[in-house]
Amino acid sequence: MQKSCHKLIEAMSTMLQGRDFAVSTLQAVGIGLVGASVLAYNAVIIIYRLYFDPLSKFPGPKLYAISNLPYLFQDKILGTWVKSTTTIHAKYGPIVRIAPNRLAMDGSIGWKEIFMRRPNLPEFGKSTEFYGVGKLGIFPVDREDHRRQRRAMAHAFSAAALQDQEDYVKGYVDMLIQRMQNHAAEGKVVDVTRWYNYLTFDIIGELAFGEPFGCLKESDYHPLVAMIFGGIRAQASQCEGFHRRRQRDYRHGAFRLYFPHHAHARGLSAARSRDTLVVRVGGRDKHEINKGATVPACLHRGNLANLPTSFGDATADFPWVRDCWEIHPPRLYQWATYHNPTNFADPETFIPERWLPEAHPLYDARFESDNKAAFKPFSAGPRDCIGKNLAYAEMRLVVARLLWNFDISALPRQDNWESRQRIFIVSDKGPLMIKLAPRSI
Ligand code: HEM
Repeated sequence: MQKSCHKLIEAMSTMLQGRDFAVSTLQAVGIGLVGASVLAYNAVIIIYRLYFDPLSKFPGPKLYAISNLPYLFQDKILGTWVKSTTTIHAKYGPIVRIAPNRLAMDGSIGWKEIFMRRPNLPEFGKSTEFYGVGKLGIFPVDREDHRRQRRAMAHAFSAAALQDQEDYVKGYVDMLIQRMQNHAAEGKVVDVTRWYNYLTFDIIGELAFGEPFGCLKESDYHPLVAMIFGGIRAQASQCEGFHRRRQRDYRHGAFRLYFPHHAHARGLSAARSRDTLVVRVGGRDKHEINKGATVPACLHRGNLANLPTSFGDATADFPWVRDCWEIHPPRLYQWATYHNPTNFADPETFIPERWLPEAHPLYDARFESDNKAAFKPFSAGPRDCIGKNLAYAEMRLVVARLLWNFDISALPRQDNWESRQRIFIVSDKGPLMIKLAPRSI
């Protein structure tokens, strides 16, 4: 009996081992098949992207054509993508395929082709990846909605409105200069990036909410502003100050004189019109470019003959600011356009004189062929920046007042300030340490 039991067990175990073997063989075949299908699928995708996709006729690195990863890695992780576009355009020309479904276009053709009104053709949509889908605010909405919002807001940014806002802006610039004078008197080093942030946020807080963020007063970031710069945008709307300001409904800000009335007339509810502006103010910080613009002007100080003397004429030519923008463009690929030697001679060098008219004594013929029309830091067409005049006015005033009051010098090791910067949704400028001395002449 014991013997037959033993035989039975032996027979069963042999059977089971055989079955295990069969199962693992099946598994191996299954995995092999799945692997082969994945490989085949990817091979088909790669071949399609390289040779049959409608974008395949555009030049660009092969790796970028087959995968989103190189673009995404540089754009979302390293923050170096915007700068890489310069080399990519230099190698592949004005239209380059930078990812399977993406083209980059140089501003020399792109402004007209993408941004301007094109008769009988639909408008190019805003990037949903960047702006989100169905979000509030003027940026992502469709043509009709945009038109209504834009008309409603336009009055708050008119020449008349700008004049009304002048005293507010001057007040905050006065405060900045006062603070700088204190620092200069104490021989303190100043991180000018911070101070420009303080200024622009206080101004926009005042104009939009009737209440500054108090950054200049406290010599520090308001928690909301700090969060924005910390990149915690999702949490910014949870901030107490944000809610309180949002509830104010523009009854207190200088924009109130224009905005709600016209918003109503254009068929936007109070809440909608409020959100339009809140999203703008709390959303992206284009104001940041102010910093980039004025700082190099200070550091590369030369001839002061062209400094503006009044706030008013915001659209007047102002080479200091313009040339800074060549170095610090506000949007993706503007960087490439302004660093492209086929658009601008000696594009890496700060030479504000390039913008001067021929009749000017400092005119330099080297820049005669610069493609000045390609320079559109505020974008172009029906969705260009509505705050452009206000922004220019702020910058003119700040640069003029700083250069008038101080001799400015950078501390050692600040030369790589620009190359240190990373650009994600918001450009991360990092500190720029300068010293101010009361102006000697
Ligand atoms: C130096 C400062 C500024 C720069 C470089 C700048 C740049 C730009 C650019 C490039 C756009 C187009 C965005 C796009 O199409 O995706 C834009 C749109 C806009 N900007 Fe500015 N901006 C600045 C300051 C301001 C200020 C101070 C305000 C308001 C207080 C403002 C309000 C707006 C609004 C509302 C839009 C959307 C316009 C529309 O879609 O019709 N900007 N800006």
